[in-house]
Formats: sequence, C-alpha cells, structure tokens
Amino acid sequence: MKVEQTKLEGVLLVTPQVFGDERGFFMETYNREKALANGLPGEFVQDNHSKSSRGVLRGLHYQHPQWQGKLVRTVQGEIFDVAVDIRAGSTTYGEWVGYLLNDENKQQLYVPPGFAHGFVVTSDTAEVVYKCTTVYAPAQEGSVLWNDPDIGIEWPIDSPILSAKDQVGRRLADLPALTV
Ligand SMILES: Cc1cn([C@H]2C[C@H](O)[C@@H](COP(=O)(O)OP(=O)(O)O[C@H]3O[C@H](C)C(=O)[C@H](O)[C@H]3O)O2)c(=O)[nH]c1=O
Repeated sequence: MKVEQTKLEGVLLVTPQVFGDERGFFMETYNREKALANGLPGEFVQDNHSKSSRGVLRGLHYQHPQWQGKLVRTVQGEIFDVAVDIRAGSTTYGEWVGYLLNDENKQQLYVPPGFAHGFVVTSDTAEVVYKCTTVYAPAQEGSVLWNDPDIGIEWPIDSPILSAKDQVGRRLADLPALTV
C-alpha cells in the first residue's frame, strides 16, 4: 500500500495494492504491521458502515475529549471525503482537505484525532465503511457547520441533504478550544 501525507499533517491518503485477475480482485484493506510502519494506528475498536443517496452530506462531526481517528473508504459508489483541522493553536486551524473516495480508486482517508470529518455522496448511492480508534460517545459528539464560510469547503454539491443535527452545526468561530 502507498501512504501519502496530505497538506494537513496527520491526515493520510492510503492507496491499497490491488491484485486483479480473471476472477476479480483482492486487496488488504487494513494490515496492522504495515499500518504501524506508515504512521497509521495499530488498533481500531469500532467499525462503521453507512449507506446514503446522492447529495446526502454527513458531517462535519467530531468527538471530544474522546477523539475518534477514522480510516474511511467507500465500498460502493463515490463520496467527497473531508477533514477539517479543529485543534486549538494548530498552524492549519480551520483548514480542510477533501478527496474523492470511490469503488474504483479504492483509496482510504485517515482522519486523525483533532479533526472534524464529513462527506457528501457524489454517486447514486454510496456505502462507506470506516474504522474508529475509539468507540461511539454520543454525549461527546460535536458538529461543525458544513458550509461555514470561515472554512470554505468546496463541496461538489450545492444543496445537500442533511440530518436535522447537521443543519445546525456550530460555526468554527463558536467552537471551544479543543486540544488533542
Ligand atoms: C456515529 C454512530 C451513530 N450511531 C447511531 C446514532 C443514530 O441513531 C444513528 C445515526 O447516527 P448519525 O446521524 O450521527 O450518523 P452520521 O450522520 O452518519 O454520523 C457519522 O457521520 C460522520 C461521517 C462521522 O464521521 C461520524 O462517524 C458520525 O458522526 O446511528 C451509533 O449507534 N453509533 C455510532 O458510532
């Protein structure tokens, strides 16, 4: 697998080695030894799977103080996956990166603790699976407004479908000082 550092330190783009043959393909989607050798966590404690229709935007979410690192991939369809640096005092505070993760490129995005995460679906449907470094702690969840102009995410969808929670995410300027 290839692991690339994005412009936000700690956010990693993972491209797995895909073994194709006349039957189809095989790839390792996670390997602890290779992960540790490439700056990825050696332990995840929860796997998630969500399915969404075109235009659904889930995010931007984080957990604090029990931050969740997330290794995200799309097993069917395509998403535009986004990480936003919300670590108080970070030199890249409020900056974002976004990548198209789909069932063709099979790429994964690692979103480390200290970042808000979200995605929008750019195919008819998308099934997203992701490994988490800590378990779900709903009382610790926070939401950042998906279209906060102070972040300026260039989403490929103008009018996304949002949950009630995501319609009222907090502006970056209203976030408490969050440390990892
Ligand atoms: C996240 C989560 C949710 N749930 C339950 C709670 C609700 O009854 C239902 C839907 O939850 P929610 O609307 O928060 O799901 P998403 O909007 O997909 O939330 C996720 O969206 C973005 C992309 C993220 O990065 C997070 O993993 C997560 O916040 O699943 C659980 O039981 N366990 C969980 O870990």
